[in-house]
Order: sequence, then structure tokens, then C-alpha cells
Amino acid sequence: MLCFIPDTTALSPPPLLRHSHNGMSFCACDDAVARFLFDFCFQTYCDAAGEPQSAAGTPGSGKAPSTSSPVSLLHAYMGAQEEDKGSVKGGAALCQGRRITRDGCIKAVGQADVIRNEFSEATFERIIDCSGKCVLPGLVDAHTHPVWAGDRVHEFAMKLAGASYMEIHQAGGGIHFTVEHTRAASEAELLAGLQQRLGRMLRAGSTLVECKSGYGLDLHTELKMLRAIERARTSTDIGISSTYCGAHAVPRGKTAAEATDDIINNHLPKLKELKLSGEIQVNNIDVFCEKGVFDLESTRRILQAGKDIGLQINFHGDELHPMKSAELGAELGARAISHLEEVSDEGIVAMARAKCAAVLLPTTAYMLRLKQPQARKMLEEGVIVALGSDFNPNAYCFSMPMVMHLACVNMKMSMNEALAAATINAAYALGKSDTHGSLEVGKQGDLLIINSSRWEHLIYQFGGHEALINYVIVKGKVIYENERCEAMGSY
Ligand SMILES: N=CN[C@@H](CCC(=O)O)C(=O)O
Ligand SMILES: [Zn+2]
Repeated sequence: MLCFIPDTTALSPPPLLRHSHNGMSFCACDDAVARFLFDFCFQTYCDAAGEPQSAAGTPGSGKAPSTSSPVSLLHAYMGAQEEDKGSVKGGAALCQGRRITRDGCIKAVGQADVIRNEFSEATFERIIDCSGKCVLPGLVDAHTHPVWAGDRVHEFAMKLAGASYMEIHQAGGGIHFTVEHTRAASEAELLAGLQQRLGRMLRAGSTLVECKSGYGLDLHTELKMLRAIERARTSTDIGISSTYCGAHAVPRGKTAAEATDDIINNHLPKLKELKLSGEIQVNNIDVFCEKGVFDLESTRRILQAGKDIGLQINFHGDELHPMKSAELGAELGARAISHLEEVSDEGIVAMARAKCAAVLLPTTAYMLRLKQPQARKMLEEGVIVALGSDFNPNAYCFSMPMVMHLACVNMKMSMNEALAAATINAAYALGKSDTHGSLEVGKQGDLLIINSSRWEHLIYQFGGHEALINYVIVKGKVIYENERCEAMGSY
């Protein structure tokens, strides 16, 4: 087991926050989950690891003490990733009075002395001294396109010179350029690029990421991409939610209607077969619903067909033109819709009612100088707002800390809102808020330890996360340890 000793002094109660958990949208102040998240966020000091401390409070039950408590000492004890092979140690036997399978889930949360008593006979593989540091949930990136070959740095120059995203796309560049290179690449090459990118995401604090296909457009290449994602799922530590995005663009030589028929009649039946045989796990279906790409009716047909084979609907909508994508997503029971720069007022209300998450992508609005999505209005209307990096050859950003910073500055989100959007709400957008996105007993032990006594530095220091992130932990196992972090300091 791994033990963290993040002693805390609660600084102040978090402000009102729109937050989601298990499909509910609520104010953080009224909910134990959110209070827990922020108890962990407001950590200021710690004594030496392993030293007994005194603090009043309740044992780790997943219900954290209120942030109004003057002293809030929290410990999180977690199992390591490997299955226990039978040598149950004293500590393991103590926990909840039953055999612990070392499953990488959080075993207890609560006041330090209470948990110390509960686990007094436990032995730990490692104890991490979190003096002066903060422990946060691992970040969740709800929208990425990380499988591709070639890059589009030349197009960045064109855009800086004034070309629009759609002008480049219609001239055969953009997604078409990447499709050409991705079709020519081998699965091994795609996997190598993907693993490298996932490593960079992990070092920037993401422990769960959504990964889309969508640079093949033909069945052969889409499957090649999905297989690369599947191999990354088993060969890397980062969590993956995979998305079939064969309707990312209309392939050259086909009309949108022909491409729609091809997806429904050929791609999806094959995906269903591979899902059933266990060869590929695909979680979501995506379409780029946009003027000049897939219109509302084609989008509806593809998404419905994907839903019919058990995929969660999670698609690109209302980005460059108002398409009524939000209204469609709400009607179809979409789990999430991304972009939404051009969403209508009715669409926002419909998404709130349908508990359909809005995945906002600050890097894209910034890169393409689009109008910003109306994050404030969405939050006020009760939409579950999540964030994603949208990492792709157009928006080349791996870093959720930078995404949170942009969301705060450009979309006027508070830092608390941005953190919730990049953790529990992003997990909700992927259908994983039961197991990911916050630090609760029974949830997967994915977390970050940052080298600052105030968690807000992770957002405030734009581009400073490399020096701030001290540890990245997935399923209770230290995946990344930044030794330079101590030397660099955080201020
Ligand atoms: N807008 C559509 N898809 C991506 C961009 C993909 C690309 O340009 O390669 C997005 O979410 O920003
Ligand atoms: Zn995208």
C-alpha cells in the first residue's frame, strides 16, 4: 500500500460551484463529494512523515469533514496496483475487517489520527511526505485526438497570416492533410506517437484521457487507429476512454450522404463485431456536426446507430456555426457535446435538462480566435461543464493546467470551477464519475501531488506545471516522480 500524509489546515469554504457527480448537477457547498475535493485542495502544511498528530474528526468514510473545520488533517491510504497474491499484511487485514485486494482504489479518507489508529498495524510500500504540498485528484482530459502522423506546423503559420480553419480544410488541408499521413502510417508508428503523447499528458497531470480516432475516415484506417488506442490502453498507465470518430470529416471522393451510409452500413457493424469479440473496447461515438461537414440529419443517423450498438454519444457540435447540435444531443441522450462556441440559448437549457455535459475546449477557441463558449451562462443554467485539451494537430496542447488557466481567463470560470471541470465533471462526460475524478473511498487512486501549499498555483502559473507537479499517481502507483521539482521550487 501507499500512504500519503497531507496534513491540512482548511483555509476557507469553496465558493459556489457547479459540479456533477453521478449525473447530478449541484452546488459543491451542499455536497460531501465536493467538500472532500476541496478539503484536499486547501492543504497548507505537514509535519514529518509518519509522525503521529492529533486532530479531531471522523474516520475515512468518503465523507470528508467540512471545510469550516479549523483543522482538517487528511490521510489517503491506497492499495497498489497489483492484485494481492495472498500475503495479507496486518494493515490490509485491519482495513474494514476483510481481505484487501490491492486494487489501486482509495481505502480511507479522514482525519489523520483516526486513520492512523485504524491502520496502526499497516505496513506500506512507501510513505510520501507531503509537507507543504497539495494533493489533488488526477486531471481528466475529456477531449483529445492523440493518434495521427505528420504535423501541421505549416498551417499554424497560415492561420497566423489570416487563413480560417474552414478555408484550410476546404482547400484540402487540415483534417484531410492529417488523414493522408495517418493512412500511410503503420499501426506501430501510430502507437509509438500515441504513447509518447500520452506520456506528455501524464506528466502534465492527466490520469484519464479520452482518445478519438477520426484521421482515417475509411474503415481500415479507423480500425488501425482504434487498435493503436487499444494497445496503448494495455501498455501505458494512463486511463483511456476511446472514441470512434469516423465521421470527423467527409472523406475525399464521397458525399456526406455516402459517408454516412458507409459508417452506418460498414463501420459500425464491424465495430460491433470487434466489441463483442473483445478485440477492441470502444466507449463513445463522435461526429463533427458542422456546416460543410456532417449536417444535423446525418449526425442524428450516425449517433443513433452508434447508440444502438452501445456507444455513448459524445460529439463535436455548434463550433463554427450554430447547428442546433446541443438540442439534438439533448434529444438523443448524449453524454457530452464538445466545443459549443455557437450554441443557442435553447440548446443550453436543453443540455442542462438532459444532464448532457458541455466539454469546453479553451485551446481551440484561443488558437482559432473564435468567440469564447458561454461558460458562465452554461454554469448559471445548470449545465455540467467539463474541460478538454482538444490535443490535435491544430491545437497542440497537452496540458490541462494550461487549459484550466485559459478557461479562467478567457471563459471567466473561477479556479474552483475549472478544477471541478477538469476532474469530476470531465469524468462525468466520459461516463466515469463513479470511479474517477475525485478523492473518495472506493474510487480509483489517481492523484497529483504538487509542490505548493496552495493548489491554485497549478492554474495560476501558466505553463509552470512542469515545475509544480511532483508526483503523478495512477491506481495507487507512482507513475511519475519529478525530482527536479524540489530544486526548482514553486514560487
Ligand atoms: N473540430 C473538429 N475536430 C478537431 C480538430 C481536428 C483537426 O483539425 O485535426 C477539434 O475538435 O478541434
Ligand atoms: Zn475535437
